[in-house]
Amino acid sequence: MSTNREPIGVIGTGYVGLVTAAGFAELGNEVYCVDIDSEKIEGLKNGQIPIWEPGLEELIAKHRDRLHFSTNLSDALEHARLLFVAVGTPPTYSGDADLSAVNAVVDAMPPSDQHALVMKSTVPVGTGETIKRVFREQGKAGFRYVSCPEFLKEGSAIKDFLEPDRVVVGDDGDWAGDAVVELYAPLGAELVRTDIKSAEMVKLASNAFLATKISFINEIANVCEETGADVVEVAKGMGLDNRIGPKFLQAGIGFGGSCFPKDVTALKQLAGNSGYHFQLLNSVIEVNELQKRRVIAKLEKHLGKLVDKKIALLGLAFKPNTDDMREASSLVLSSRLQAAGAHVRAYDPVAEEEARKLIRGVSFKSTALDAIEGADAVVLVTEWPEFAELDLVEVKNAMAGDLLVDGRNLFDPGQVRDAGLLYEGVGRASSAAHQEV
Ligand SMILES: NC(=O)c1ccc[n+]([C@@H]2O[C@H](COP(=O)([O-])OP(=O)(O)OC[C@H]3O[C@@H](n4cnc5c(N)ncnc54)[C@H](O)[C@@H]3O)[C@@H](O)[C@H]2O)c1
Ligand SMILES: O=c1ccn([C@@H]2O[C@H](COP(=O)(O)OP(=O)(O)O[C@H]3O[C@H](CO)[C@@H](O)[C@H](O)[C@H]3O)[C@@H](O)[C@H]2O)c(=O)[nH]1
Repeated sequence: MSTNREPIGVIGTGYVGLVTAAGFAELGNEVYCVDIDSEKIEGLKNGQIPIWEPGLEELIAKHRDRLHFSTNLSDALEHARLLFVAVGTPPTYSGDADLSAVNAVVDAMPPSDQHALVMKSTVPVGTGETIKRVFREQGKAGFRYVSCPEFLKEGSAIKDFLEPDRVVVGDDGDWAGDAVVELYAPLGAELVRTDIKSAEMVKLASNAFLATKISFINEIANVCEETGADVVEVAKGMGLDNRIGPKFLQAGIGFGGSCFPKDVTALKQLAGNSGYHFQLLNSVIEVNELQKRRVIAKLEKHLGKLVDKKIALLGLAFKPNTDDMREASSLVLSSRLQAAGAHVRAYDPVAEEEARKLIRGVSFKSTALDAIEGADAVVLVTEWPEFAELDLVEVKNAMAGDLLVDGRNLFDPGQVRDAGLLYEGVGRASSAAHQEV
């Protein structure tokens, strides 16, 4: 890669910060990473990666010489003119984005006409304008500002960084925007260079649209259950239309993660605060909440009251290939099951440590079969590839009961039934009442 690449700063070493840092190091940049979490920074200096993301540890190790970690902002300011901001923007109680970490970064900047903040964090439309005003009020009018939203997905974050569908740069047409465009140029991605507000909206609208697609297919799945159609077939038939596309049409037990739930709510709030009632997003959120709870009804349909029933959860993370438990469907499910009197045991290949921080009263097991042993029902929550490899006859023999609720439509219903199990998917022909008639 180019040896003539400028050093950059990255503020915040969570998912986005570390992937951005490792990604730019791969492109040849020196990267100065800053975080207020001194424990995290100490760990990173010793090669300890605080998140589980395929390929990240290796990439950071590969570029150890180019990656610098510090709790001191001045280290980044001294070496880099572009400071990528990747701090958290979690939801507040009202659902608005909490911008306190972003504001702390803005306040910590010194007056300068040689630096720019490059916003990777997902922020409400208008945040860039506000920050520029604050800079002016604080006597830092020379500080430049660029919006450069991040679209990576957890589990495939490195690939998403290095092979993005597009790079969006929202700026005022100054040196900072040019420098960001140049930084991303080697990736050869489609570039959308626009104004700051539009760039901010691209991010929120993209997440809201994808979440809408998921809630839509989940509602189609629910109607499939009533009518005897199979949502997997329906999604295939729909997805082959180029205008629709096959992605994000997997019906399941709802979307989770650190982004969709919070960003959909944040866009709804943003619209409301601006005087527009975003009706569609209310439904997207409500459908998602109800979708997680439909598992309980499916269990009750076969088991009756769940008091003292042993339920095994396979997978806890909000999706495979991550240990992220933020807004995972397993959180709602495990608490609803326990409220109904069930005994819950669970297994996840990597998320147990994170799950233990958030889930109480669940018995964590070290293999899928340990969790399944003696269970009245098994619920597939997260479609980790290893679950697709399970020997279904072995599963049946290990269970006390015979019900498999496939929350992600991972299994072939015919194979499950051939193993002597009862199958309940999401919107699958075999789970419809009609099948039994
Ligand atoms: N996680 C994703 O997949 C993803 C993808 C795209 C966009 N985003 C957005 O990117 C942002 C970051 O998300 P994340 O998941 O990486 O967050 P995270 O919570 O994993 O990490 C945030 C980091 O910022 C640090 N931090 C907080 N305040 C700071 C300060 N003042 N100075 C320096 N460091 C500070 C925290 O200690 C933490 O390490 C959010 O706005 C999120 O919506 C996330
Ligand atoms: O067809 C689908 C696709 C996804 N999901 C669920 O949707 C959630 C989110 O999945 P995914 O989008 O793959 O993961 P994230 O890492 O949360 O990535 C989303 O959120 C990021 C943060 O903003 C964005 O950068 C990404 O572009 C956007 O895909 C998960 O619970 C999935 O199980 C479904 O139920 N059905």
